[in-house]
Amino acid sequence: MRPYDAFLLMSFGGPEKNDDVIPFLENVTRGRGIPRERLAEVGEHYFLFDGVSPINQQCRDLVAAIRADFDAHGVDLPVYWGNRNWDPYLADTVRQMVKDGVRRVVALATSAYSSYSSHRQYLEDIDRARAEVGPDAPEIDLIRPYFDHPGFVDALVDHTRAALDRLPADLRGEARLLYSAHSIPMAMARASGDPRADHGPGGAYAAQLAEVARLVTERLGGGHDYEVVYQSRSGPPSQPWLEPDINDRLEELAADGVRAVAVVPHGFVSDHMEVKYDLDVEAAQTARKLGIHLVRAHAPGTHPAFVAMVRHLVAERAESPVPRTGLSRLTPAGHTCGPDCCRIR
Ligand SMILES: CC1=C(CCC(=O)O)c2cc3nc(cc4[nH]c(cc5[nH]c(cc1n2)c(C)c5CCC(=O)O)c(CCC(=O)O)c4C)C(CCC(=O)O)=C3C
Ligand SMILES: [Fe+2]
Repeated sequence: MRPYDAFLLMSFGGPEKNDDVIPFLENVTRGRGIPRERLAEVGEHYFLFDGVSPINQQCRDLVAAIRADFDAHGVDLPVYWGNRNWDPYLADTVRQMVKDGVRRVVALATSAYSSYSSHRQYLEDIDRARAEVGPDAPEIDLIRPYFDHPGFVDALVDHTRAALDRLPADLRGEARLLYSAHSIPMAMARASGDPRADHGPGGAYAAQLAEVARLVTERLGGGHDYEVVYQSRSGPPSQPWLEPDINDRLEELAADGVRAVAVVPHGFVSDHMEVKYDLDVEAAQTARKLGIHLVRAHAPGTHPAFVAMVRHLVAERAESPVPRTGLSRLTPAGHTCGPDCCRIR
């Protein structure tokens, strides 16, 4: 796939044993002003699972699936993997690429939306890793936010249908769809995407999340009521973040007589810790207390449509800075960001 000679999967990283939990959290939150209590609390989420975040194994599975898909379609690119916050660190992967003679890399982040946390920070970490490795480091082109790609949307549609099938038959038709994404500070949300576009108070991030919720719900048929909710808020209470929180919303929905909910983690790419704890433990407990039947759809993970999307986006990125395959009504996110895109001012 010219002009590239390697593919890179770039992810968040996570600990895989108890002793790694605190050093991992220190890496994630360095210089970010997260209260100590929040860190201790999040540490407990990981300890509940013996310090093992599912995200690294999910990346290994995705790497294997991408390799198999590339092989099956004659895409002759080696597949590398590097993380922002834990081993294998991106800089180590870039060092390995230098040893292997790699010159030009096309990269996909395990994050589908525009915002500082979900896009700009990946670009910054690429720059940092390349600077650390030095002048021999390959060029690395990051693929655009791909929220509106049919491969991402179709994977969510399939997984949501499977989740609805797990509800009691008599409640399925009336189930409310709650599309859940990571909350971010309002200032970060407002600054997400291209600063010249007006995406409303939640910026491109919230607009893209709303668009994917609409696209998935439409494709399901069935006329389900749906809305976007947020999870995993951190930071001081004085700072505004995107709302409503999923647990608060469940309380209100129960009061309104809603009896069944399907949660779709459309803000995420795999069922990592933010999904396993904040949804499967915390939101599930809230729903149980309220007498709501809650099922949770899987994130895209290694769904074949999502894996094939990676190959299509590699080709798209190789050919042009302009994305061509997108379902949304929004201005598509370009492959190359302006200097102010997703930058908090
Ligand atoms: C938008 C977004 C995504 C989705 C896009 C993407 O996937 O990239 C995401 C993913 C993830 N977030 C993760 C973990 C954490 N995020 C934290 C903190 C924060 N996340 C933020 C945003 C996001 N986060 C923000 C604005 C903060 C506040 C601090 C800051 O401004 O940076 C903290 C610190 C403790 C806390 O504050 O909760 C942890 C431990 C893991 C790994 C899970 C695992 O181990 O399986 C994953 C995939
Ligand atoms: Fe996060």
